[in-house]
Amino acid sequence: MLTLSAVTKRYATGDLALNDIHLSLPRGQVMALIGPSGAGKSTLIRCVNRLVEPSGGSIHLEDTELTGLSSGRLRQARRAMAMIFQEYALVDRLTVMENVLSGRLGYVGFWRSFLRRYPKTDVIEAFRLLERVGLGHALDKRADALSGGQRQRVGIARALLQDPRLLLVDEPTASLDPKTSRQIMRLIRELCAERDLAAIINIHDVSLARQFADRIVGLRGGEIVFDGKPGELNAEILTTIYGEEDWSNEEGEEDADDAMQVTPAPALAMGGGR
Ligand SMILES: Nc1ncnc2c1ncn2[C@@H]1O[C@H](COP(=O)(O)OP(=O)(O)OP(=O)(O)O)[C@@H](O)[C@H]1O
Repeated sequence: MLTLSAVTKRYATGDLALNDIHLSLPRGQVMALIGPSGAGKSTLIRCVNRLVEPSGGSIHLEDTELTGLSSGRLRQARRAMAMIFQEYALVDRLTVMENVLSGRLGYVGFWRSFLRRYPKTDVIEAFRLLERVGLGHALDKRADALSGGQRQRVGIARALLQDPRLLLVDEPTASLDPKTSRQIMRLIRELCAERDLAAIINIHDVSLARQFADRIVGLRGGEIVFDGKPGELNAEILTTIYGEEDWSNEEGEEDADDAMQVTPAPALAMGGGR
């Protein structure tokens, strides 16, 4: 559903952040993007939604070639690609519900969202999603009254309200404790399975990547140096990606049960799924 062909990015500073990236992501696949600082992970996911303009190559989302789109058509294409951020990117003074509804901005237009006049169907779906991510009790709380894990759940619900086909996830657990990090990764994983969503997750934590992704891509110096299954990651490959280190704590079997467990969405009285 997503195909990158010969994508390069050279910043104005001269840094070659991506060099000849070829990558194809099928529907429903959860891909973790790992690699050392400066490898190009953030640049890659931002090239997909063109928050960063690629310098060369092409990117297709299903039948749409993204790199050549005008700003109007790009806005439309971006509806299909939702982003989840490390620092959540919530509006602190707004409620949980209002933050989630802002996920419909690309559909309802600026004035309607500014006046908070969202269609009833959007509000009902926002309720359903907040229930699903475990925040049904916190709709009216201000975003700045939430814990980090709760804030990320709001970010996830907002992304899903956009009704995307692809999730672009930038270090979703970087500010979270180990237990909350696992809960958030598990939630993203479950939601992708429930909705047949593809995801690219930029993540530093190799064991989380190993545990919750279907596929791992390792970047180094702007190039793909590994593309395979989590179980294939061994000390030699980790050395290729990150350089020499004692990798004995990072090796071992992934916890397949944990990674694959999918909880069905709670049935809600308010209506059918999307
Ligand atoms: N806005 C920018 N202007 C110039 N160079 C940039 C810019 N953003 C990133 N770079 C450079 O591009 C390269 C890749 O950076 P990028 O942030 O994509 O890496 P990363 O793998 O996401 O790193 P990290 O894990 O630290 O976030 C680095 O050399 C970085 O210095």
